[in-house]
Amino acid sequence: MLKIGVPSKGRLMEDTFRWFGERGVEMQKIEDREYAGRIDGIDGVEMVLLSAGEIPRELAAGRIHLGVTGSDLVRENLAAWDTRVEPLAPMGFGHADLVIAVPQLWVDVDTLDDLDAVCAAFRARHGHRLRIATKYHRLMRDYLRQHGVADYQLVDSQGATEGTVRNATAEAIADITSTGATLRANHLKMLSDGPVHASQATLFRARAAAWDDAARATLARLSAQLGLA
Ligand SMILES: Nc1ncnc2c1ncn2[C@@H]1O[C@H](COP(=O)(O)OP(=O)(O)OP(=O)(O)O)[C@@H](O)[C@H]1O
Ligand SMILES: O=P(O)(O)OC[C@H]1O[C@H](OP(=O)(O)OP(=O)(O)O)[C@H](O)[C@@H]1O
Repeated sequence: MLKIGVPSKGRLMEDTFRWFGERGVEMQKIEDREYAGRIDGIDGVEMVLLSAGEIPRELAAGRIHLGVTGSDLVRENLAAWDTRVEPLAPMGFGHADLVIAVPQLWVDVDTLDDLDAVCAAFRARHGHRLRIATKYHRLMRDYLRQHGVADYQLVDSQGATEGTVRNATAEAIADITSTGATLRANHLKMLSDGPVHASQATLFRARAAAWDDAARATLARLSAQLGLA
């Protein structure tokens, strides 16, 4: 059996079911068993319902052959992600941008270069590094290193990240935004350089899964049915 991991709840699950359904593969949750699902329209494929956040790890371990999750979650959770999984198809939903945001009151800060300058001045004045609250540690460290920003510290925030500035536990934040409403409500503005990562739901293939002849043949049939290149 070829195992495919799909998000177990919410919009991501519904949009995943719709995406496959439009391509002749019907997915549904089995009502009385919370995390079991059934899949019709293709033989040899078994569906596993998982938290979107766990799917990258399951792919990397090869416990599922395919998985649907946000491209941000794969990059954040897997070191050298592209050696562990192969993106097969961007799915056109679950769009969200990982952005860096600062207080709207910082009128002189518009770009990452401006933030870099503030970081240096902040350290000189306060004796500690400017704090950026986020749950996206790997993505932020890589991005800031690539752009030559070093005088900062990440503080962990697993939720309500935009509130950390108001609560004075961070000076800036890095989080997912879609409408921008949460940033505005917390008097924050994103940097104008563009997102750290533009995320969307993506179908991934696990490089480490058991790709025996049967699994490869099933993937070929599924790819043809889904219209993948
Ligand atoms: N407005 C949004 N807020 C949060 N995540 C969003 C948003 N829009 C799209 N996403 C994407 O949804 C995915 C996260 O989904 P979800 O929160 O269901 O995952 P999860 O971590 O498994 O959830 P939970 O921890 O609550 O079980 C990420 O890839 C994220 O980029
Ligand atoms: O740009 P917007 O449309 O306002 O959306 C962005 C917000 O949505 C997400 O939070 P969510 O409610 O999913 O909770 P979480 O932070 O606990 O993941 C995200 O972390 C932002 O806070």
